[in-house]
Amino acid sequence: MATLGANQYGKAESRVVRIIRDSPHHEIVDLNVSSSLRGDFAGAHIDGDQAAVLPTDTQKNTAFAYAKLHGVSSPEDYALALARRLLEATPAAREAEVRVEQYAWDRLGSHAFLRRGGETRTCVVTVGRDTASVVSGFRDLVVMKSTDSEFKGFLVDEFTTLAETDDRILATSLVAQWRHDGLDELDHRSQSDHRRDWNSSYDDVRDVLLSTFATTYSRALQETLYVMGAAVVDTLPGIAEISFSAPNRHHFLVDFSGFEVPVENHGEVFIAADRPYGLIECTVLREPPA
Ligand SMILES: O=c1[nH]c(=O)c2[nH]c(=O)[nH]c2[nH]1
Repeated sequence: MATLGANQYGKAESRVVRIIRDSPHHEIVDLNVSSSLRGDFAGAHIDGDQAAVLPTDTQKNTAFAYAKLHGVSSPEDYALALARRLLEATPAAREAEVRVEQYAWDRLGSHAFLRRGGETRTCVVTVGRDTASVVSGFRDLVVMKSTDSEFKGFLVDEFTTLAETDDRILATSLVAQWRHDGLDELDHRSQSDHRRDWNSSYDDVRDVLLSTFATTYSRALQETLYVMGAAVVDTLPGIAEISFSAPNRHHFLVDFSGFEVPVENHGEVFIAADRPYGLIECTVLREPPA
């Protein structure tokens, strides 16, 4: 006869983003939270009886609510508070386990951040008998603005449900590739290009992109990419064009309105969705194409 062995259940990988915005100098906490309850849940497995089961949906809601109600001074402190709450709310549970992964962000400005870990630098060079082309770039440069981003005035049809917003999180994992010009024949023939410091050039492009992202109000990711690209081709003479591929990493304000206890959410707790995502791509050129 079949017997139920070890079992547990919970909600895995709630992407909890907490913005502390008491001053213009925002702080962000970015977590991946998983909870599991272990105890006497045989009824759910064997009899289809859910009476002892605190839904995983409730566990997820609690993870988001506690980011506001308890706060996240550290992942450990937050996880302890959440685990205690889940245990208290579920009499059949013997123990609650909460796992937290925290993503670190470095500050770019008062409300702009760069995910720590760093991008991957890339290049593609093509050398012909008389020509050489160099395309430099990176992928996975993850940036976020916690305010100074809106999206409104868009085309609406009978399937549109998106609400206009004056204040949202803007985040992307940027892929950029830029083409160098002025690689003249002399450089090509001499087999080396002593006048170019490719490492400084890379740092210059990266610095211009990040500072422009941090300081420019965004009316759409499309506009932000264009302004970032324009800053590169307008200020760095060796760069003829730059192309971007930017997934819009959507952050949705968590709706706490259905709770029995009132919990306010003034742009403080977001769910970071991984898919689907908007994908915004564009090229910015110094000169109009010939
Ligand atoms: O910056 C944005 N551009 C869009 O085209 C778009 N579409 C959407 O749903 N959200 C956004 N955000």
